[in-house]
Amino acid sequence: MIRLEHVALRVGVPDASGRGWSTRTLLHDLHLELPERRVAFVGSNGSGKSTLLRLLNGLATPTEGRVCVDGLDPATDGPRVRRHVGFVFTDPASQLVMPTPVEDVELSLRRTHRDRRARREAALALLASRGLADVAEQSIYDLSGGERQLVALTAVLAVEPAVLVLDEPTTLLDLRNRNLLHRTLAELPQQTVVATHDLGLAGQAERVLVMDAGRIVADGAPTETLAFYERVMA
Ligand SMILES: Nc1ncnc2c1ncn2[C@@H]1O[C@H](COP(=O)(O)OP(=O)(O)OP(=O)(O)O)[C@@H](O)[C@H]1O
Repeated sequence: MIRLEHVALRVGVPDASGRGWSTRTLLHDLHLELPERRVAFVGSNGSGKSTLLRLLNGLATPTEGRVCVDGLDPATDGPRVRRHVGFVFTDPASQLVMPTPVEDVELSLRRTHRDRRARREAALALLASRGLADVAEQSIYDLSGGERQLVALTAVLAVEPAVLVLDEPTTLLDLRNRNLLHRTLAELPQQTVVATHDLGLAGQAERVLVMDAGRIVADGAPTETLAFYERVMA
């Protein structure tokens, strides 16, 4: 289970004069337990969704309070947390490091598949299972944004993380690939936590939390929270 215990996150920002610094609070005293398998965060631009997600695998550290993911503290258990929590970024280019999709997925499989040939076969099979067989050996730079996003997801899932965190995963996807991603996420066995402006994706969650200015302003079943979001925040 994911738990945030009175978590606050403050950063130093240049003040209006440009000569000094002031403190800005990005997250305010968040106290949450997230046992649900499908959790979604929605909220306006800059409301703090990505910042909150980044706490879950140690990419950001709270200035107050504590985060706990299945008993691990991302602030102190860095490497274990990063194996436990897979993170899919909005921009797949920031996480695809190898020249081709198959090599990127192979990189994820290096711990579980020592034999090179078996590793390549497994990587190709995983890509094929996501409809990416035809682009498996193509240059990463020649893929469309949507294809890159699906490759990034495949590479993260290849590590078999217990928790999958996705930051706006459908931004680059066309309708077909968006629907494919919705179906893919719905079928995953692991806990998924997503931040999204795609209300169709949020609607698939068991629990939706609405963020505003670093606070949770609504929390519950998707029908009520998304109705609140569209009524009050749009
Ligand atoms: N390291 C930082 N220093 C200063 N401000 C930051 C830092 N990181 C994030 N912010 C600010 O915190 C706010 C929340 O950012 P965040 O990326 O979490 O929002 P978001 O809800 O994910 O927005 P979007 O929907 O646009 O992706 C933004 O105003 C951003 O500029």
